[in-house]
Amino acid sequence: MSEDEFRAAMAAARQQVLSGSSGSDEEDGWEQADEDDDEMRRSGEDFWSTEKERVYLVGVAYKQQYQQQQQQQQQRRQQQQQQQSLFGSSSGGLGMTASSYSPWAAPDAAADAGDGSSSSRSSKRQPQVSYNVHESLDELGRLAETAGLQVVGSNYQALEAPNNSTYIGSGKVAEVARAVTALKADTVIFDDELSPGQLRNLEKAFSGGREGAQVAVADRTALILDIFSQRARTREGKLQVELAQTEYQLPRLTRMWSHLDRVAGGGQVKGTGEKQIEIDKRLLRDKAAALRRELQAVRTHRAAHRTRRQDAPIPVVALVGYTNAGKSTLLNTMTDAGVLAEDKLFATLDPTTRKVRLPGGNLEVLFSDTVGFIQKLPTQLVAAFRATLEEIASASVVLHVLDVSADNAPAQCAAVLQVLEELGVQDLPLVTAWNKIDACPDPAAVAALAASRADTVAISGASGEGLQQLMAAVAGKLAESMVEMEVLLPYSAGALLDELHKMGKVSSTAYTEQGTRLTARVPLCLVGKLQPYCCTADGSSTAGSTIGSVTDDGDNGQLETLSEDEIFTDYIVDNASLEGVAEDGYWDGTGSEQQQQDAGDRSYVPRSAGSRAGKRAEQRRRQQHGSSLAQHQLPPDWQDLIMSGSAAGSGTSSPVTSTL
Ligand SMILES: Nc1nc2c(ncn2[C@@H]2O[C@H](COP(=O)(O)OP(=O)(O)OP(=O)(O)O)[C@@H](O)[C@H]2O)c(=O)[nH]1
Ligand SMILES: [Mg+2]
Repeated sequence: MSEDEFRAAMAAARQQVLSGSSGSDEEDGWEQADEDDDEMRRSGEDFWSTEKERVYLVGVAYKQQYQQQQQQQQQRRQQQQQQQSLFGSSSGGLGMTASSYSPWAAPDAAADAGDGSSSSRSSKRQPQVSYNVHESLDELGRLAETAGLQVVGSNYQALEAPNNSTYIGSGKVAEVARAVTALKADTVIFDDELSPGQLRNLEKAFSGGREGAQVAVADRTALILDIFSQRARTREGKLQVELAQTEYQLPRLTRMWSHLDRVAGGGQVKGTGEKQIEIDKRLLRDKAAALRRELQAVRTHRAAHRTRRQDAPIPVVALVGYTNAGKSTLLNTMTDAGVLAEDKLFATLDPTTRKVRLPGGNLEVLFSDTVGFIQKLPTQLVAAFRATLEEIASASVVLHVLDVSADNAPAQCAAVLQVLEELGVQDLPLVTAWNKIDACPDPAAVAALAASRADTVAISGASGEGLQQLMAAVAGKLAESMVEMEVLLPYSAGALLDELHKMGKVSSTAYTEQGTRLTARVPLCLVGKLQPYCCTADGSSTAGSTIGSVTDDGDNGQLETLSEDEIFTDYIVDNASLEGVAEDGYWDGTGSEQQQQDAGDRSYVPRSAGSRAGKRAEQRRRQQHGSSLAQHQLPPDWQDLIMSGSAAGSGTSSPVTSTL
């Protein structure tokens, strides 16, 4: 048997385990070891010639009752966590903390245990679209491969609730232990976060109850943290991931040290001496504090080297989406950005920004590629996402790239929309790009369905198909979010006048003694710059005071007065000393490829992004423009729709929207 044949046999065996298990809802049925499967596993024993660490995956499909309890606990936990900040003052930025995104941390409730659902981001406003246990395990396998591990098998159990001491039931533990021995697995990875006690008990069980476990046990969180630590490129990114890992390790120290007694005098003189675990916890806490300090220093240093890009504020379009949806490929096709795009989860970690000229005008925008989202994203990683989160919150338009060729596209879509909601950016103007239509069975049907939905464009980021329509949709959204201003520009401000013509839509121009008086709709990023030249109805300047003539057209023509602090103004760019970087912070065509990459990698941060008042005002203002997230949701029966081709004839009253 060749290695390929063996892999195929293993895949078949795995499939058999999964499909065989899914046929029954009876607890006893799940507890039974499947002799045939063990036989299949043993058949490949001659082929252990790889150096990669061998991992075995275990998932759980929760049943109804547990889901409801989880939801209640989740709500309670969220309320508690809103009052605490895991990362203390280092969170800064938008005032968002890890705990603000706590829903990412816990195993999500499943919609329907009957279909083996393992998780979902359930919300009253959203359909119950979830990852089932098979999809979740497949994804865990892809994560393992991304981390450089070799998946040798998987298994799952349907449970009402996880077992407190071993997560899965004792019968299933024994079954997994047999498979682990047969497959010579080094590590067992669970698809949810395990408690320290569960980790310890499972390691013992899989290593024949011996201390000093030879079979390691890990969970999804540890795996994702490991991938991030392998892939983080910038100093800030590395520090953030290290901090997240430290926070993850802290409560799990008991696992490593429970067998040790007191050190130095411990145990002999009662009440004196410090338990080893206490020492280690203190060391880890000190390490976390040092990491926070270092992070702060890196950020302060970076801030000190920034130059405000006063001369060319540019609207930002934030590319968001599930990991592997094709965000980087799309950016590369649009801009020759040269961003790493590969068929791996979390290929991109550090934000990359590139300039794009939209069609039908001179408007230039910055497209910002970001780290992908994933279901059950660990809380600890929110810190690592911070730079990206800031990019999204300060964007003029959010562009959601969705892989519609994926079997679980509805679940991916739901996961991303849920994260956007958790980030509080649901009111930003949103355009959805249904990507990879070339890989769909019936691309024409998918394109027709996209055309019937608001703010949705079907594209292939790889081939470039649909990109013109996508750019037009983005330009349309930007135009919708513009605000109307009346300004009196002195003749000396010719450059600003040019910019206004370039980026805004001028509706009236009059030449006066003091300068050019214009009424125009301008993008948000230009508002702050024009603010000193705002004029009131009688023509007097409002410079230095509130912005009396910024009209929020989202309020149906009502005049909204915003303080200077409440307005998102210009963008700031790191002024790293790079060869080949022009004055305005862009690559000027010289320098190495890496320098070109670095020039584009520097992040743009809205000056008043930290202002809560500014954020509130921004949300108020954008509320009218923003798309309802529910409109962008895919229905659970998406695959049937596109496979049957019925989508093409669905017209404006598509079956998709009617199911929402
Ligand atoms: N068939 C097809 N494949 C695509 C398309 N766009 C991207 N891909 C493939 O999808 C995989 C992931 O693409 P990326 O651009 O790296 O995805 P990403 O969203 O940036 O992923 P992360 O950085 O991991 O979050 C790659 O193998 C791409 O070649 C498309 O339009 N059609
Ligand atoms: Mg990417």
